[in-house]
Amino acid sequence: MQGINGTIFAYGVTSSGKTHTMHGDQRSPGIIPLAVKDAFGIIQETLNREFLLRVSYLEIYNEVVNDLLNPAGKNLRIREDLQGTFVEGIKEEVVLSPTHVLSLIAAGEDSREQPLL
Ligand SMILES: Nc1ncnc2c1ncn2[C@@H]1O[C@H](COP(=O)(O)OP(=O)(O)OP(=O)(O)O)[C@@H](O)[C@H]1O
Repeated sequence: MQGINGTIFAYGVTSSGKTHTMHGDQRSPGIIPLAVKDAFGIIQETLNREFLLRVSYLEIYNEVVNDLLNPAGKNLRIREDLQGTFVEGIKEEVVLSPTHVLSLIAAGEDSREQPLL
């Protein structure tokens, strides 16, 4: 089985528009819904292969890596092996539909650190 890792990073100071860019609004979708739609669209058009999709969702806040899909996943370590770079112990949820991905991400949003303004 071949694996492909796709990672989207949003980087910037507080209120610079990371969340807006990733999620979009009523008028225009952001990077996450567009990427999810594309990925499932390609899968549907590819009849001769099977796909397994897993989603992780994390934040790096004040240099600390937190798993947004698992409240117990705090201060995780970034490591490297022959396959590449990975976050040790991060939850990877198998997803079956675009709605499934977007509901996971929405739940993860609620776990984010709230910046002190
Ligand atoms: N391109 C844009 N068009 C319209 N409104 C925007 C745009 N980018 C950001 N905003 C608005 O600016 C505010 C701050 O943006 P956002 O919450 O995306 O920042 P952030 O970088 O995620 O902040 P934080 O680091 O605090 O989470 C929000 O009210 C958002 O709706």
